[in-house]
Amino acid sequence: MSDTRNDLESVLIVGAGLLGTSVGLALSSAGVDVRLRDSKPEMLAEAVRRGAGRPAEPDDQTAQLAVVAVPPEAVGEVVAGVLGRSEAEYATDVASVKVLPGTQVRAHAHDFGRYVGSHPMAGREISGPGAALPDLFEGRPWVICPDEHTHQQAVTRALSVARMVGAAPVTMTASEHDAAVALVSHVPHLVGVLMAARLVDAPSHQVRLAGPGIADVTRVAAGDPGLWTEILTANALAVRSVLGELRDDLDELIGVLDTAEPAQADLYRLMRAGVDGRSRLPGKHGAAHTEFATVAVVVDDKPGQLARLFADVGAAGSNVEDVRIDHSPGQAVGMVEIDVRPGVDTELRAALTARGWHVHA
Ligand SMILES: NC(=O)C1=CN([C@@H]2O[C@H](COP(=O)(O)OP(=O)(O)OC[C@H]3O[C@@H](n4cnc5c(N)ncnc54)[C@H](O)[C@@H]3O)[C@@H](O)[C@H]2O)C=CC1
Ligand SMILES: O=C(O)C(=O)Cc1ccc(O)cc1
Repeated sequence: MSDTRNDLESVLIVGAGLLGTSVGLALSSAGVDVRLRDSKPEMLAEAVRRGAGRPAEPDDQTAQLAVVAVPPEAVGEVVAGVLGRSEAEYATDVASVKVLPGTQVRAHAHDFGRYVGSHPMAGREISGPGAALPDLFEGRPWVICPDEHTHQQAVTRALSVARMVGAAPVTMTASEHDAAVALVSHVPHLVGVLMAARLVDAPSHQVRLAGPGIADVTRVAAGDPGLWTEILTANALAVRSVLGELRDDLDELIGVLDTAEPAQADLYRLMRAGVDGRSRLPGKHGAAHTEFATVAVVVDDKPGQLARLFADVGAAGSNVEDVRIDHSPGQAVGMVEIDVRPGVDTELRAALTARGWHVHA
């Protein structure tokens, strides 16, 4: 057994959906013996077909760690079962809330010190093994929440999984975690949902005008409503607290707009707070947020165009920091926005124009 090393040799993953299969793909490619289990045979079969591991067998030796990737309310029972049957020496879970699973594990498992809660801050709006990505966790924070009962070895093994899938481990208490994700994940999800729900009954001549702005703001609203109902129920208090502050902001904004002549200084202050708040978001690989310069290129909607564009960007010696593609409704062209370091954009614009691209000024 490799207790003195960081790397794991055997992992049992329970719940072969988006998260479980993504962990399985990353660990399998690192040479770990990954055993998979799911209550739905078709999910298990798809995860195995994608190369995330092999089906767990009753006569498997005890795994070094179980990674439980089932919906939050199911975590306690599953962890207790896995530890109780000695299917794994230690267990962690990946649920989006941490107080609830910890409470449930303590209620169900007599040796709950072998469990440590964790949460990779990476996901997608689509579920299931088909949506899994081996690099989903690359550069993302992976929160680990030990308490006074947690065995050090449980923490060490959870840290190993996080590192082996390319994530950056962060340690905090379960309550600190739940308060943090209320602000950076759960309320943003609700804001996206509420905004998207405004579209349900909107007349189509309005919806037809929608562009990347509303698409960005509502992206997360496509997430699994059942999973999010569980997440929000489990984190109701912390979410309620952020929502109360947001309601105060909305009331203030409405108050400003309600006046016969809205005070521009008040509106400016609110907009400015948005710019300041956004600049606090971590940038690429968790580094400080950087303002990039954007080069917008019109691209014909036909095969090979993007490959040619990126080859030309590379030939111009520019490193692409980020990229967005926007398709114009009803037109056979798209707009590719390429983010580069400030200062590089002028040269890149000139180089692409010289190679025949239609570049926005
Ligand atoms: N979707 C996301 O973006 C993120 C989700 N998470 C957390 O990861 C966990 C899994 O979420 P997803 O992978 O998105 O869901 P998913 O729906 O893609 O996968 C969950 C899988 O668990 C299986 N399952 C459910 N109960 C089970 C049980 N008792 N025993 C065995 N298998 C069972 C389901 O059949 C399904 O295949 C959740 O706790 C969620 O909060 C964490 C980070 C991001
Ligand atoms: O897409 C995003 O920005 C997310 O925030 C995805 C996400 C969803 C749920 C989680 O528990 C963690 C991450």
